[in-house]
Amino acid sequence: MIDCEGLVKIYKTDDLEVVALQGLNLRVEDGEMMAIIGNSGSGKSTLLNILGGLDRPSAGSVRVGPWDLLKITEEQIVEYKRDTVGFIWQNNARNLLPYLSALENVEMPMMLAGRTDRAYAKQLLEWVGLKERMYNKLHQLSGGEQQRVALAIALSNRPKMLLADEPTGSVDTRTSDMIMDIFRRMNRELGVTIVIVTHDLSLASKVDRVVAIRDGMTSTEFIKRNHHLDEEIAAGASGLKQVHEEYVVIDRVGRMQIPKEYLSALNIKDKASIEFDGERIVITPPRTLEG
Ligand SMILES: Nc1ncnc2c1ncn2[C@@H]1O[C@H](COP(=O)(O)OP(=O)(O)OP(=O)(O)O)[C@@H](O)[C@H]1O
Repeated sequence: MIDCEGLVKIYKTDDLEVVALQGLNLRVEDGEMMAIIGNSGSGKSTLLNILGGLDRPSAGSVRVGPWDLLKITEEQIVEYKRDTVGFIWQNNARNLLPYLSALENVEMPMMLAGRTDRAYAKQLLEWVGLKERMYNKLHQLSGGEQQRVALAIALSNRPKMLLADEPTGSVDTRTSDMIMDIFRRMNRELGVTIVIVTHDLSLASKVDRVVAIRDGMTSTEFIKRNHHLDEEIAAGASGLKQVHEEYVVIDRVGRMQIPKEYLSALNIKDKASIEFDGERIVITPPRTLEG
């Protein structure tokens, strides 16, 4: 579904250039549900905005399904945003109209796309647990309920891919669990590919695969060890490393990121010695030439 190769995004402001993504590689399979984690400023939102067609990449390649997002025209972006991608943010006010009912809010994007489907709008609201509240105006709903309306809106045009930027950032644990359950169900039953960006490691540990971004590049990948994850979480193993195996990401030409703490522990700066002993690749502080 998603294939990014050497993706670069540079923001230019006056005389300053910020390299937000510096050669990022990422593949997401059709129908996968995965999470992206990373520190503040690592480039997560930049990546999501590019994937959502809200921002343009500077270089590299980025494909979503049949679309090449580097070459796509402005008219095609409108079509892409309408048909391929659904978006959900932490701050749902961006997606919602307070003076309309929950149902009217879900119907709005359908109407704009010229294919209102009231039965499906109701079905979506039922799926997100708001069957009884669909005729309430938005301002009569709680923050968590509004977030669930936003989720129904994001799915209203039957997108193939759902992008979620901190979707549970401003809701309580119960609503957060409910939103994750809805994601899982949509993923399983509708086959929607779901990419979740989050700071929340307990949320990340609820998906099969987590990709960590560091300094605008994919650095580490965590893959779920077994498929009894939910039981493990219930048993209290909520940390990523308890339920996932951690791998370092190596790109096509053999580059990888070594964690900064490893480098500083050995006082390695811009060079290191590397050896292959038949089984392991060993990186050590640079050997001096003399002696
Ligand atoms: N519109 C912009 N103009 C200039 N610089 C930007 C812009 N948007 C993001 N940046 C910079 O690009 C880098 C990556 O930002 P981004 O928002 O993608 O990070 P993030 O991982 O989503 O962070 P957070 O978790 O805090 O949201 C940061 O250094 C940020 O300051």
